Amino acid sequence: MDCMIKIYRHESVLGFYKGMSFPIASIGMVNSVLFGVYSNTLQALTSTSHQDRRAQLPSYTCIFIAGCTGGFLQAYSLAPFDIIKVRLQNQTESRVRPGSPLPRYQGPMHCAATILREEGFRGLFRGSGALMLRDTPTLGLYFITYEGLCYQYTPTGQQPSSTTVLVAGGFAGIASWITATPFDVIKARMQMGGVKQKAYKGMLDCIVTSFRQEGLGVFFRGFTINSARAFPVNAVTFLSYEYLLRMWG
Ligand SMILES: C[N+](C)(C)CCCC[C@H](N)C(=O)O
Repeated sequence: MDCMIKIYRHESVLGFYKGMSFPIASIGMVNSVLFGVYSNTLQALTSTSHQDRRAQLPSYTCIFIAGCTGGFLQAYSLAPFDIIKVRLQNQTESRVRPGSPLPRYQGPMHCAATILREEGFRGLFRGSGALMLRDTPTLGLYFITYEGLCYQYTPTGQQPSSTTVLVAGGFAGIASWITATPFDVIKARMQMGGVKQKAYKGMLDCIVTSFRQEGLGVFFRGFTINSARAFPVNAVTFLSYEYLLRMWG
């Protein structure tokens, strides 16, 4: 609440939408990598189509491997867009008034160009190791939760109802965000390395420094807001996925 009030006072309602244009433009592509790789890997592992898998749930190991593969590849397609979002969101100066100095990054394209100029191409992938660790196992868990709940609450052989898909998708989102939060904190700190504070020597240095300075609680920053956001976002994501597969599958 304190964070919300301060953002509103300092940056007005626009502060809540900071850094959103790139994520909105890229989310379709990033999700199609995740869901496309997941579905195709599962198909390759089990030789069954999406429809067949409704009658007989593949093993949780296969679902986990397919989810992790999707998560791994998603992390690398997300990395350059995500670092721009994080850099812009961390730029907390009030909106520019005449005479005040320009912010370091003046928008997403300017931010991308500045990172490329100052930190090189690899700069766009700063923190991508932590992003990969955040997304690989937790997206395995994401699909296990989703498929498991759908299977549990759907009569054999039938398609899950929209309500089942919404609830299973929502819980899948919560399960994966709860487990992803510690690495989400590290990822964001690595991505900000060199901008506001000294750059970390590596992921381990970031984990140890953060723990020493702020204690164990640091790894759960943003936990409540991440989980609250996860339910509606992932309920709608899975409903769209199921509908699109039924229409075109
Ligand atoms: C793995 N981790 C929990 C980090 C992300 C899960 C991605 C699901 C969805 N795009 C979302 O933004 O909630």
